[in-house]
Amino acid sequence: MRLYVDDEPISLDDADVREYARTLDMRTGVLERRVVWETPSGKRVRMRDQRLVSFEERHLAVLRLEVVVENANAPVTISCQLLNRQDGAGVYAGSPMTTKGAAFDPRKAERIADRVLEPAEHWQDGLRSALSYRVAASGMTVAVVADHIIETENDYNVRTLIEPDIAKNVFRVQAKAGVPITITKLVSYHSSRGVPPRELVDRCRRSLDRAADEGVETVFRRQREWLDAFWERSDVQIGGRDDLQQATRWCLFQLAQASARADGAGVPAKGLTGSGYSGHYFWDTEIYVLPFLTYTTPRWAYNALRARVKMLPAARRRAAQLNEAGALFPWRTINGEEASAYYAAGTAQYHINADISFALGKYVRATGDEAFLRREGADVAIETARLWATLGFWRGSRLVEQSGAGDGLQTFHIHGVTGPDEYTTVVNDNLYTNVMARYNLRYAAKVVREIRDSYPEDYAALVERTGLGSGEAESWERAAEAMYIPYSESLGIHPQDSLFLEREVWDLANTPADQRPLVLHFHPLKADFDYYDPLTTGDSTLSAVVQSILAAEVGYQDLAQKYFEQSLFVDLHDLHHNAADGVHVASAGGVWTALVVRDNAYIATLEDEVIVPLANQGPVIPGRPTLQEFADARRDDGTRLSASVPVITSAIPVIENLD
Ligand SMILES: OC[C@H]1O[C@H](O[C@H]2O[C@H](CO)[C@@H](O)[C@H](O)[C@H]2O)[C@H](O)[C@@H](O)[C@@H]1O
Repeated sequence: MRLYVDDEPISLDDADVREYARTLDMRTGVLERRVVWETPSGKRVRMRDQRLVSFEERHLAVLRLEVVVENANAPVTISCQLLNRQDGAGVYAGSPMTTKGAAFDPRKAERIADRVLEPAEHWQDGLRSALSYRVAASGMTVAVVADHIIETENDYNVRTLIEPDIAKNVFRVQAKAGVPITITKLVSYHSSRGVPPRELVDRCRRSLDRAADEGVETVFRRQREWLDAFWERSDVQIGGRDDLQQATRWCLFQLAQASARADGAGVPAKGLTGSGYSGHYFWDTEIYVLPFLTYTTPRWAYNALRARVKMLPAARRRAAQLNEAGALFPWRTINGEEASAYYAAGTAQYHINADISFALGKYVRATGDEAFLRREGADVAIETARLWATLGFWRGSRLVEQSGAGDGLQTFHIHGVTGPDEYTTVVNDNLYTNVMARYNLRYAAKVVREIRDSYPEDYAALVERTGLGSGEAESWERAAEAMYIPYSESLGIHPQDSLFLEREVWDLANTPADQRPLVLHFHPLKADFDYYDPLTTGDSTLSAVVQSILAAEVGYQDLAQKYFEQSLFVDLHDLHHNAADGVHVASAGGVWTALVVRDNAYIATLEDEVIVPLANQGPVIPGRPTLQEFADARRDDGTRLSASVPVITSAIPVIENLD
């Protein structure tokens, strides 16, 4: 919605702005801007615009602009537009192509030179405009329809324009001093993998008709009610530090925006806030976001997991392409097909399989939704376990003979993978991958056994769907028990992979005695933390939250605070200088995890108290364990749980095999 007074546009870059405030109200779900602008001829224009993207009506957005020229009569024009910025020409086009020679940044969405959206139906009917398209490459379809409502006692007329890439509803108002003008624009979007554009236009019309019947105020009221309920079950209250409190709520709000209406799709790394990573989903969803969803709104976690279930056919094809059994989920994707351009920092991150099974296990454990597991979740656990069984291999090992692990003769290894450290690609026996694969194998075996023993009909259906063979589950358990977990006796740490310590020599001679990693006086992970923390670049915003949790766990409160605040403010303070590409959703999820992790000693040092409703209000779902009760529970794969929430590290006792 563009505003002109005396045919001059308001351009905030050089306008004489006397008052300005932009507010995101996280209780009402409305973004509001208030501006007082003085035109070169001295006319004082007060404007307030509001934007709401409905949580409840997935296809609806409302924009409202109120304008009043306070001290004079003036011609005021408000031009409401729908623009195809991707393909539209001239002044309406989107941002220019990246300048030649600029370094390629895989986090930014690339701009496509050819036409992307082929126009389909477009029309104007009174103050209602419609544009629709078919995506040239994929055949997907999209439609947008907008309604416009004007309220004013001033005289006005309306001009409209409709073309394939633009629709305009232009309100020309003879504004009298002090007489307000309010324009409300209701917009509906629908998209599909292939439904004809005309059908989508009809869906948009229905969404708008319903909003018109109920009234715009109802849309605003419902948004508020929806958020009241969200905060009731999700808020974390921090006493004594308003800055931390506000930023925490901002993170939780981002998580809601990214996940609440993802419905059958995944949760993109940037949510819906920017074009960074082209809308792709990664392990961010399962490891960083699902803990929050599982414990606050299990339905959203379920939806995200179902999105993975729907990707199983593509994941099976991908595994077959790579000559492996089972399924391999894509490292980055939208529709289930692998979208990584670079194998080493993409597909080679096989750990995505285990990340998904891990999140599935946590979800079922916390919610008790075992019916989902039997209906379709088990297929994910089974197919991912199968991949590890063929990707990995058995090898003789003296170490294991001594420790008595496995069958006493051999260890199970996984070679040629990339772990979460994407700077050290395609390695052998990556610690994170092996630990997570071990979980995946055990969990799949446990699920199969439980269904086999207690639900014979479901078991028969599962065998039918997956071709599960007798003895398969037992073979996974054997591989899990013999999983090779890299460990350096001399340093007392877990090397990141089998050759990691050969990359750099530890300068023991110049390391003060109390800082030697061998000194394992405190926490079993302290030596690991001491070793890895200085080596961690923190280039990824996924790092700081994990470092914060671990620092607190091993006793470094200052570091815990530093890393926590880095995560909390990564976007609000634009600490990575790329907030314009979109919000770091995984970091926002990690902030919640850091706050609720049991006995987070740093959090405990905050002035007053941290209140996590879930922890204090009793079971999320009657009969299921609370966050606190998870503390001394046993893990899904039968071993002991060391922390209350499913964070990457503390929930997995990585040294378990060496005890
Ligand atoms: O920055 C370039 C790299 O971006 C991806 O990795 C990082 O972002 C992902 C999405 O948030 C996250 O899942 C991953 O852990 C981060 O390291 C991508 O996977 C890389 O291929 C790419 O080089």
